[in-house]
Amino acid sequence: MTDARIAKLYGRRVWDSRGRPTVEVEVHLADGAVGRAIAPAGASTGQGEALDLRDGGSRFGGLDVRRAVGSVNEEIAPALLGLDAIDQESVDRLLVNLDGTPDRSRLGGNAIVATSMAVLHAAAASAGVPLWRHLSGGRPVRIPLPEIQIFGGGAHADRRVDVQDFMVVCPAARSFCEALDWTAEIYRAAGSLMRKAGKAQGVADEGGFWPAFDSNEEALETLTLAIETAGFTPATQVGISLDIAASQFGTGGRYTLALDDRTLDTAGLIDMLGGWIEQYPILSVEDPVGEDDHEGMVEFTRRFGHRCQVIGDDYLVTNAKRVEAAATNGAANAVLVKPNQAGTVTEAHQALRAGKDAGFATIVSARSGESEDITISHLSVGWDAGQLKVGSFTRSERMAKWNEVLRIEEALGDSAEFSGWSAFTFPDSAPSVTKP
Ligand SMILES: C=C(OP(=O)(O)O)C(=O)O
Ligand SMILES: [Mg+2]
Repeated sequence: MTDARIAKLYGRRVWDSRGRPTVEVEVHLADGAVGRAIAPAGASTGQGEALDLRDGGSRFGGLDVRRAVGSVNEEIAPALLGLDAIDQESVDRLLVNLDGTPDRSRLGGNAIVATSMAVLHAAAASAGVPLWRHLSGGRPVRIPLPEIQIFGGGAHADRRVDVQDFMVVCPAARSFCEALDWTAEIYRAAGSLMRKAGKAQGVADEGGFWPAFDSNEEALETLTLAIETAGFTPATQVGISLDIAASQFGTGGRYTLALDDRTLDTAGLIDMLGGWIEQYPILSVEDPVGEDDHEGMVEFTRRFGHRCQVIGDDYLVTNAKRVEAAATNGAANAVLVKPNQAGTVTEAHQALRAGKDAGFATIVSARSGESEDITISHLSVGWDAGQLKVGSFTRSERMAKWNEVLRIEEALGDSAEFSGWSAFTFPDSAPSVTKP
């Protein structure tokens, strides 16, 4: 007999992949099932995100989380005892009401999201099924298309290049396993091209190479060459996905690309990105303009949304209402879904559902500060997101998530359907147009 009432819940302080303390929550149910989850942390955060509670002061740059762990043990645990873990919506509603602030700053977004995800894990354990299956509720799912970083920049690499993520996607691969194989070859090719040119300087926060390029465009040239050197056909087999993260280098419609020594207005930035889309095999662009630049998002989507995925991350902050507004205004055609940006599992799911209802593509995403936590691998499959963005190879907090998807694909066996081209919703991504 399962009894999924919460019997014990507590927080502990653990460490993330940037050497910063973070919050882990462990939930024990009456039937003995256990769930555990760790809060991630962003560096290029959007303005409307749930806020982490950090201690301030001099210890670890003010980033310690003893107060957030205290929130879990002193306020959240007593409030949640006895609740049914299967009823995720009620648990999350209680967490939101208990906090009482719009940005989760009282108890801490880190305390709340770790609790919400730990309860989810406990519910799946109680049901005796893998988390992705618990989430899917028997509905058909696809294995996501991975977006994998090859070069890191922006806030993840001391602004060595202005653009934050240079990633590859392999929509023509036949399986997730094959997509990882292809990307590994491209990663290796990029590394050897960079070493030969004296341009590799280690790895950035998400495991992509920390580049010593002389311009942002040199990254695009090198990445395209790496795709070809690894033996793949750009655009029809393998595409480039960019996270411009433009809020990091501009607000109010003025953007300064420090590496290129250029300052552009919104129209200039859109023209420059349009030039890149013409010249390189770019299939996806995230946050092309600043999060405050609504007209810029609308204009970029109007000009390129038929041939390119346009993702709102900082712009949409995993918020269902913002997704609905963006759909009405034509201000994106895809939404990035980060559970800690929304605050709880339920709110993240609502944003993803809003995206699907609007015909947007949906991408579950990690943060730049991560851990061995693999919750998002399961969310991406169980919610049938179509895409998963996690960073790169070479860092185990990323590989933990990619490897978990490999296990899920293996468990599904012959019934595993890889999303491939179906991950995209922009009109020109129809396989007849883009496949060889
Ligand atoms: C993952 C990202 O970075 P961060 O976690 O730093 O917001 C992103 O911007 O998509
Ligand atoms: Mg982003």
